[in-house]
Amino acid sequence: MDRRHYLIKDASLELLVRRKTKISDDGIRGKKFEIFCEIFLRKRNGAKESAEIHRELEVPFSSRKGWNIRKSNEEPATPIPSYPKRVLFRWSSEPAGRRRLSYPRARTMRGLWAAHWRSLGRKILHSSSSSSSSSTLSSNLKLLGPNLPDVWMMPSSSSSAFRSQSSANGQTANVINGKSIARAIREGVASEICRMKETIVKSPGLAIVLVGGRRDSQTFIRVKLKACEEVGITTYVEELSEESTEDEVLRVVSRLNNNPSVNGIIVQLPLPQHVDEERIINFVSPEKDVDGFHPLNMGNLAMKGREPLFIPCAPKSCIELLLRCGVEIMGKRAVVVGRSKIVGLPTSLLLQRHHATVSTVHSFTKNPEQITSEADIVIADVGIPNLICGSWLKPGAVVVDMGTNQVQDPGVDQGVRITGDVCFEEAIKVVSAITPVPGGVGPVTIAMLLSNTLDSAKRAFGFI
Ligand SMILES: NC(=O)C1=CN([C@@H]2O[C@H](COP(=O)(O)OP(=O)(O)OC[C@H]3O[C@@H](n4cnc5c(N)ncnc54)[C@H](OP(=O)(O)O)[C@@H]3O)[C@@H](O)[C@H]2O)C=CC1
Ligand SMILES: Nc1nc(=O)c2c([nH]1)NC[C@@H]1CN(c3ccc(C(=O)N[C@@H](CCC(=O)O)C(=O)O)cc3)C=[N+]21
Repeated sequence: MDRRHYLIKDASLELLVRRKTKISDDGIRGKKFEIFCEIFLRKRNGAKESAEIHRELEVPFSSRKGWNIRKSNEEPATPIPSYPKRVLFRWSSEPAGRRRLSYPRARTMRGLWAAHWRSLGRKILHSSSSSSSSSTLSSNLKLLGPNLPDVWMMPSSSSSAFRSQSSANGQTANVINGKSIARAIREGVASEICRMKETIVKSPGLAIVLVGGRRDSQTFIRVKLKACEEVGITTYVEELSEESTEDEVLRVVSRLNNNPSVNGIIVQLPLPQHVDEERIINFVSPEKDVDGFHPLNMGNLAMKGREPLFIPCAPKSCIELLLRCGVEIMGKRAVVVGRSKIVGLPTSLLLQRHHATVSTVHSFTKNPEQITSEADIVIADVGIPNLICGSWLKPGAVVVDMGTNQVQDPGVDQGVRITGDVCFEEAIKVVSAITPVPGGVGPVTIAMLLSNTLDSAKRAFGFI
């Protein structure tokens, strides 16, 4: 075994690793490393425990950008030379019996140093708490690369990602709780923004451009503004009339591009017919493109070995839901129904990054039912209520329903309710897990927008 050591470093994680397999000069992708480190924990009963972490880790990208690997001659006798005594980690146990950790906010330390240790602890513990069957899960988390927030956290012990629902035939499917996952992400974002305010007296800013007065767009924007306010993101809303010209919209975007207080820009879609959507999206600065729709970001998402600055929020939340629920993606057959640029296409690209075998179903696909019924993972992004029914699904499949469709229902307040693309009542009898609508992907999409905005601000302010 080669005994040289490497220092793997990303924004907040430094690990000394011993190279296990031979590394050729052409890169480190796919190579296995052994990680040695020591971390100190305090159990719930107050007892301290020092855990040695010795794991194998497969580096997913050849990119040195995300990982920043350099050679180190240091022997990892005590890989972490000192530890902050006040960072506290609690043990909690999962219903499945697997140990999981939850992390109370360390209030006793402040500033960059505390954050460094907190996130180091989180990442290491996260990896170490995965059982062997979920080892791919932790390496998959890293696949999302530097765009992932520091605030990546396991759900708190009180919130459950699943609610089981039994059908008449006794089959039990897990209903994935997007709300609780979103809450955990929002809490993480909020605490990072607090740290940012405390340390550099700055906070992230998000601008939303709305052209015209579509009711659904106004509703979505209200939800986004409320979420921003809750976590401490400053918002700027630019409302333009339905009749605005393309140049007027471009002028607003240009002003926002040049405003240093604005770290993220969203142009709410769809735009009125006479405005060229592509031209507007192209004009948003890629560094502020928190939607991830700019061709530079989308192109980098599509190309192996490249890193987009932002990953679109809904696709990112789809992967997040799968990972948080322990669904293995690598090697699985995934079908994405829909290929739109804001959801379907980037979801397919992300699933490929996670090494799923991905098929796309669209409006010209012949026999879509046959294709979906062979899939382990089905993602619906069509915009047609109840298109995907029970017979389209393989028993035990996992379904993520991204559809958000308004349907008339005289039985509810205001006569309209939201439903997905999947016939939930039928699917629940067949699948092993499913996201509901509402309460599935939607809230996590909003949480991802907050997280992308935070990432953008961190990059702009050079805040680690
Ligand atoms: N939960 C969330 O966070 C988000 C949810 N959404 C929701 O996702 C849904 C889709 O939105 P969006 O992607 O913008 O919609 P688009 O209309 O842009 O795309 C719909 C896609 O579905 C395909 N399609 C249409 N009919 C069929 C069919 N009968 N069989 C198979 N495929 C079909 C289309 O194929 P083709 O390419 O051939 O036209 C197209 O690729 C909506 O309900 C929207 O509200 C959107 C954004 C975020
Ligand atoms: N530039 C741009 N970026 C977008 O990300 C974008 C867009 N334009 N145009 C419209 C679509 C749609 N979209 C949703 C976001 C959240 C929910 C969401 O929170 N849904 C809740 C229900 C909300 C309700 O009740 O109305 C849920 O599923 O539980 C849904 C859909 C983002 N989009």
